[in-house]
Amino acid sequence: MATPGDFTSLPVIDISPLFGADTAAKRRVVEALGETARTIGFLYVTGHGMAPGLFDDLLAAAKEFFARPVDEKMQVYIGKSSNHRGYVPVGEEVIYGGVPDQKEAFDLSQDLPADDVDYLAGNPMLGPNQWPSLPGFKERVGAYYDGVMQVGRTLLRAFAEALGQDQSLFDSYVTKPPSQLRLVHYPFSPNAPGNAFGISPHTDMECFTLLRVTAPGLEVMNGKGDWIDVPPLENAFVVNIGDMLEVWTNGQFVATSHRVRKVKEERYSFPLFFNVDYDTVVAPLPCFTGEEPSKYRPVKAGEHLFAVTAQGFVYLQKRVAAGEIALPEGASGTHEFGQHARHADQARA
Ligand SMILES: O=C(O)CCC(=O)C(=O)O
Ligand SMILES: [Fe+2]
Repeated sequence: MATPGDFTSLPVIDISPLFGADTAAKRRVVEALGETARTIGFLYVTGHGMAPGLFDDLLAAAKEFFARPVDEKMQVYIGKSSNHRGYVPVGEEVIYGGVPDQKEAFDLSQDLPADDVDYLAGNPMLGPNQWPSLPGFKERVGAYYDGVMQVGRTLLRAFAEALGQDQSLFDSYVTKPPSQLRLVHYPFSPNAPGNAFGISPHTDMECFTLLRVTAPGLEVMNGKGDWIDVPPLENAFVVNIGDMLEVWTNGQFVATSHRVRKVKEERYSFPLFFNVDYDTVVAPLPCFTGEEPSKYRPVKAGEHLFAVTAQGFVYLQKRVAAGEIALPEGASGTHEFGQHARHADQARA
């Protein structure tokens, strides 16, 4: 398991040179990305080229949706879907220690057609989205999804280069990835138990995450076990390394633990979890192990996502208990990654 250093704030990296012709400037960005991915695993990204209107529209759509009555939102309840899409009510997610997270969400991913072969074959993460019947919702959320995935592809290539490899190293694994976008609403709930989290300590399960938020609340654990505040920065993404890039790089890049405590004001957040194709077997690549032994066992990217998800969502726990679905063989536990597992006391402090 990789460990980050003792950072106390996150660097801000302007990635605009990645889209230009100045190779020296591009090289500097790539090196800064690599250095940060190795020592912190978290950073702010500016200069990403995404029009601000896409985020404004996403936020407006999310506010409109979450303001609807619960029974209307439950018409697209995630438990009605076979591929993990739709509305996640407060209390549905229990990641850590049994106290439900204080948040509601709307989960979507690449919107595949209903005749997609993997969907028809029962893949638990691939297929069509469940859209609410709010006018303009699908269009606004879909436009943001497409935009943020573009930025993600650019970052994937930059990370490959930062690892000293050809920028196309990971490209062939990204054809139909279960890259989820979550619209998350943390209501202001002063009466929730003091030890309730907005989101419990965890690492993200994919390659990396591109996050936009509307208010402070996110905290990231450094190498000493201290929680560092990550407030929002105007028009910037918070980007963090996930489990798959940690495994592929044999721990060179670090999937860093983070959490959101009980919020002090109403808050919205929008993580896009950039993933690789469901069946991609992710194991330390020979170019990163060298003489060293491999520190991680191979995992399938989609199975890792599904296994951890199935252990954290009540509707999936019930399906597993009823024998309707099974966890993948040798399924990952919920806390194999992240230094919070080794700092369990601080994790709940
Ligand atoms: O809301 C946030 O700031 C972070 C959310 C998060 O870590 C997640 O959804 O994985
Ligand atoms: Fe996260």
